[in-house]
Amino acid sequence: MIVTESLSKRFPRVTALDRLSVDIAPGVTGLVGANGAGKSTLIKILLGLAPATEGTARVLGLDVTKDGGTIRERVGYMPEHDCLPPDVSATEFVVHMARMSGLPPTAARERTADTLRHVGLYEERYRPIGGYSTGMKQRVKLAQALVHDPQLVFLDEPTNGLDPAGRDEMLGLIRRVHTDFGISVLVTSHLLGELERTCDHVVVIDGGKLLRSSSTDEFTQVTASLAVEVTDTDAHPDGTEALRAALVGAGAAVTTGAAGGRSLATPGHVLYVEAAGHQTYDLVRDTVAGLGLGLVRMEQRRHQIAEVFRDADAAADPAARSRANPGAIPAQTATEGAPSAPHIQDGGSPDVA
Ligand SMILES: Nc1ncnc2c1ncn2[C@@H]1O[C@H](COP(=O)(O)OP(=O)(O)OP(=O)(O)O)[C@@H](O)[C@H]1O
Repeated sequence: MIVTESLSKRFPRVTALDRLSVDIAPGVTGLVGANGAGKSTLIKILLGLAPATEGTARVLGLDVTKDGGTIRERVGYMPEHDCLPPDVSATEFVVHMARMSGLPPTAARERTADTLRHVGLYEERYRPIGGYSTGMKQRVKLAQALVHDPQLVFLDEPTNGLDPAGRDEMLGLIRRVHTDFGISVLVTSHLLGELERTCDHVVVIDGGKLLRSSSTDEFTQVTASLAVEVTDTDAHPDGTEALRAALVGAGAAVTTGAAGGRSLATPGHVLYVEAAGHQTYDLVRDTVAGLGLGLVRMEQRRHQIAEVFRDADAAADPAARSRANPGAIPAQTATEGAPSAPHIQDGGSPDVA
């Protein structure tokens, strides 16, 4: 869908993109990077709205330098910043955008009604946009990107300014853009956690350079450790600590902590046990039973994308681990080879234990 080769964009004082080569397949792809990483610049080049300094880029097989007009007919674009006219209604605005995209009047009105319904705007679509909440404005921006039934949409920071519930709703809508309509999506964010739950593939850039491009499954692959949660009992008021001590006594490698666990439990109530084959499962089961604790869960845990960078950082600089703020990945300069932590937040994923 999108192929760039050694794409660079240099402004007089800043290199926004630095020899970026990526190949993005159909599906939902997250483009993640901190503020200033070059995400919006890449989108503008891909739409043929800004020239690259060097390198090449093709979108849907079309050359961005020559075929910008055709690309914009086939690709929807939701810009990052507020760009909506306050004095017109969502319906008027989206019909206008549909007409600008070449739809005849009747089709433009029908598509507008369908698209606004899809994004969850109902009676309020007849009110002036100036009175809308941030979430409603983001929905109007999404609707105008979809109204001409594009093959691909570029969504630039669609969850900006939304509260956690609003973010979840927007992410659900984005996922449905692909599953319900077959439209491929390139969505940018500086929040790793939200892309993990929405995207099939994630491209990470920092300082205009590619850090990593992989499927979400590769990022979040199953690790060789078990997450174990137990109940407390009268005999063991801190069941987790009793289990930890017993497992360590039996020779297992055990850590406690929040990183990456998917649980409603508080951080100290999850144990991570290094799995050395099926006997580790038996050891945990027998130890829990021997202590008379209730086993809430025992599962292979998955990495979260943020951990890939946190671990790479810690390997490069052991002090980084202790400096790491659990909510934000530490700042590092990109190095060749191993992925290094961009200045990205993990997004406070609600399912992080
Ligand atoms: N027209 C411009 N003139 C000069 N510098 C620019 C211009 N547009 C972008 N930049 C710079 O290029 C770098 C990348 O900007 P870009 O907007 O692409 O980043 P981004 O990843 O989209 O971040 P954000 O989400 O904050 O917009 C930044 O340092 C920015 O200041």
